Amino acid sequence: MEITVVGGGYVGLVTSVCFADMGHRVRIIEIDPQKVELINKGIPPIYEDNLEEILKKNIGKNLTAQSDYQFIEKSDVFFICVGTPPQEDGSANLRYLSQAAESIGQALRDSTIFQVITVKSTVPPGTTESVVIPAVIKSSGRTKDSIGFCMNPEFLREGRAIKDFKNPDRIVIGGNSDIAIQVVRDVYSGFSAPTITTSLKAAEMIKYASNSFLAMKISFANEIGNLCKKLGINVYDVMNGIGYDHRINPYFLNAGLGFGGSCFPKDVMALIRLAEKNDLDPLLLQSVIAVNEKQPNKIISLLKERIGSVSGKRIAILGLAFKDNTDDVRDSRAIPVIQSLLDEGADVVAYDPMAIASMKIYYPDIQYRNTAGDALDGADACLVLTEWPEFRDIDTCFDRMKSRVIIEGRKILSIEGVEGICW
Ligand SMILES: NC(=O)C1=CN([C@@H]2O[C@H](COP(=O)(O)OP(=O)(O)OC[C@H]3O[C@@H](n4cnc5c(N)ncnc54)[C@H](O)[C@@H]3O)[C@@H](O)[C@H]2O)C=CC1
Ligand SMILES: O=C(O)[C@H]1O[C@H](OP(=O)(O)OP(=O)(O)OC[C@H]2O[C@@H](n3ccc(=O)[nH]c3=O)[C@H](O)[C@@H]2O)[C@H](O)[C@@H](O)[C@@H]1O
Repeated sequence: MEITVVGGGYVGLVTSVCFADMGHRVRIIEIDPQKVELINKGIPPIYEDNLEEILKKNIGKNLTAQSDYQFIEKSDVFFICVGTPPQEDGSANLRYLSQAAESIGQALRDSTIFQVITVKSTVPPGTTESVVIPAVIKSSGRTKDSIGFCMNPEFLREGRAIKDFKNPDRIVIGGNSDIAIQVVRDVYSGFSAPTITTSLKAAEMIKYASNSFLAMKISFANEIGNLCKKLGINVYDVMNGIGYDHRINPYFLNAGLGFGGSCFPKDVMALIRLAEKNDLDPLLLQSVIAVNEKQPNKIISLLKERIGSVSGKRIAILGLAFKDNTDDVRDSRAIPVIQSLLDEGADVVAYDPMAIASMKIYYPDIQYRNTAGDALDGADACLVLTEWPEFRDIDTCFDRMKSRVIIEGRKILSIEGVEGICW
């Protein structure tokens, strides 16, 4: 099929290369010309396992990128994958979405074929109907029945994006007509995952509810973990014990610094704002955020219990990315931790296998090192903030510290004398 993907970021680029790899002809529209140039050269602007390989294999053949909305009038289906970042009050900013919808509509003014416009961005329930459909209909001048609309949320995780995209647990397609839904189903033919078809609004809500539920599991693990810490119990043993119950399952119960990244914090907040706008008091969702906000303070308190004031002390930070296997630091828990250390006069020396360049944008002036060992050299204490597997193999590097105070915010080390924030 002929597919246009609007937005060439994490979701748009991964969606595009995977669809192209399946044999669809894919055109990416990305307003940032630098990203377009890189993509057309076969260089992914973001890091994801396997992405470069699949991009290189398909670019220039059945995959191309451009920054304008030309040559898309014959596309069968469009996937809008632009960002929906939080506004100051936490609600979703739909500006990029409505701009994309308007631009698609303008480009389709003279098309005569039935086309389906699909929202893949995470958007509050009601958005496709209230923002996307009116923008496309107005700017295209076409009738409502000549264009179909779908909402097809994406559930991939950063760092495992290609694998997740190709092997989803389910495919959710909300649509305003059966024909529109069938077109999107056809795009995914070849996937073995169950397909759930539903209304536009329900598809939008499924995405918010999924992310909020996963975030809730993490805050739950952290709340139990904080109590376990006081009682001298290993919360990982406890979560292992509860995870065997298939009604609970063992996933997303890792206690620690809490959830970061560009999605959980933003999506839970957006759902809270949506509930409030509808005169509800979303107590559970508010608590999910409240627990999460407090976890980074715990590592600072524990550090001070161990070494006293941090002022003038050299603190090694291992891990800056919001999770392993990514260079993304958006809403990384490392940010509040580094900020507290700097506020209290610590000398911060940081290492991350991939995210140093991204963190330099937030903190250009802290010291960065190219290896974990170099960051640990002469340190008064070490804080482990990201669950990078390579940290499992650096046991001897800790011998380079001035004093061996090692505190984990993510459970990854298996050496003697390490203390966890809530285990
Ligand atoms: N990052 C992730 O792991 C996941 C993100 N999502 C959702 O997918 C959406 C996109 O997220 P990301 O890919 O992370 O964002 P991103 O910020 O990496 O990419 C969005 C891209 O859209 C481009 N863009 C903005 N306006 C445009 C326009 N009018 N025309 C063409 N391009 C335009 C931007 O330049 C940017 O490159 C968000 O709603 C997010 O919540 C959903 C699942 C996973
Ligand atoms: O909507 C999105 O953008 C995506 O958000 C998350 O994916 P992602 O943010 O990439 O990463 P996760 O693996 O979910 O981790 C998020 C955060 O939670 C933390 N986490 C995760 C799991 C856990 O048990 N404990 C925990 O603290 C991670 O360290 C990380 O900071 C969801 O897992 C995806 O399904 C969803 O598509």
